[in-house]
Amino acid sequence: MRIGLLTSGGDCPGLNAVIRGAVLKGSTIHGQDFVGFRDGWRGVVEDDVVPLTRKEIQGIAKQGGTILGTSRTNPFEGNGGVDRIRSNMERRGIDALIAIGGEGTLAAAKRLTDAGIKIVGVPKTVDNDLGATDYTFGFDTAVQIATDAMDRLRTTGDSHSRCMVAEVMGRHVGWIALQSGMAAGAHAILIPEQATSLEQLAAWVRGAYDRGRAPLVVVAEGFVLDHENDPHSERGLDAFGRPRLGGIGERLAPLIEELTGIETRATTLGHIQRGGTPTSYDRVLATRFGMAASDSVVEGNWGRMVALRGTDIVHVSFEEALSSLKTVPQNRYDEAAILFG
Ligand SMILES: Nc1ncnc2c1ncn2[C@@H]1O[C@H](COP(=O)(O)OP(=O)(O)O)[C@@H](O)[C@H]1O
Ligand SMILES: O=P(O)(O)OC[C@H]1O[C@](O)(COP(=O)(O)O)[C@@H](O)[C@@H]1O
Ligand SMILES: [Mg+2]
Repeated sequence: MRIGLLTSGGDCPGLNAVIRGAVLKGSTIHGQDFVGFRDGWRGVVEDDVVPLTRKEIQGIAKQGGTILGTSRTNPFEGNGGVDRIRSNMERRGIDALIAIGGEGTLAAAKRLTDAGIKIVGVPKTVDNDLGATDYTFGFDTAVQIATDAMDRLRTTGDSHSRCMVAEVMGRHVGWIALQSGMAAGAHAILIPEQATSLEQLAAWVRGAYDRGRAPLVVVAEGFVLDHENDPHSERGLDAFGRPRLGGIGERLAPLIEELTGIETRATTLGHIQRGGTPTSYDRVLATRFGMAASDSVVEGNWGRMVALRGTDIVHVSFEEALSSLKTVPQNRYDEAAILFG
């Protein structure tokens, strides 16, 4: 059986470990052979294919990014569509696809599966926002990178007795902020799930400062102030027409300074959170997902995604995978908030 592999949506550490896991198990155990599509759905639509043998995947589990490239191309737009994809696959003798991506990629994969294309999915998100899986690779690495950055912000904050604001990714969920903020001992964590007033934020900052601490505020890019309706966006739209988030940290810093009189600096961690070497946890999870995806093709699990439940790899339908955004529950926020201020 010949399988086409693609990585789509925002990249994250661990994508290469998935590719390696699938190719190694598929070729040695199941007699499958693989090709890679370049840049997500773009490669599928435009028939841009690269070989994917054991040689290409040697030593890549520890490499960040994706050797296949990625994009936010919509497979139904431009020259795309089901017929084009089907004929590209037939011409190359490709029987099935393994699509590695987040909720956007899986939404596209679902439409293609409904039209008869054989696809299995592997979840990918640094944001940890897919409800159908306990975790995906990339998230642990992003949290570790953010935590390391905050440890550094704290030492320079201490030296200058400044308030430091660290902005992290996460789109519409606050998982990276919650986990890295707790790990770094933040004095306030601002997440999209919990609208907060400037007065409350200023009280936490002032409280920490009055105890002789340099306040650390962690803010998720999707955070919304209690008197506003939408997350801060000043960078236009992404390839799929959604507002690009980011910039709320820079906006909050002068407001904090104005309300508290404490000198404040903001740092946006941005794409550093998605770059570089995956943690060992992410490498192992990604490798297991890749191996399970190869099994899934043998089992004909079309329209289903591999997922983590506890320590087990299970399968869920694309429909289930797309049905719930995993937000930070109130009890996890309340638990963290006990330590604010
Ligand atoms: N409902 C949809 N139907 C078809 N294509 C979609 C749909 N949602 C997203 N996509 C495509 O999948 C791409 C990847 O989705 P995106 O949300 O950017 O990344 P991720 O897969 O990581 O969530 C999008 O840029 C878009 O072109
Ligand atoms: O890479 P871009 O286009 O700047 O996108 C940034 C967005 O991608 C993410 O890193 C991951 O989002 P996806 O999982 O949907 O790809 C978000 O946290 C962030 O808002
Ligand atoms: Mg997405």
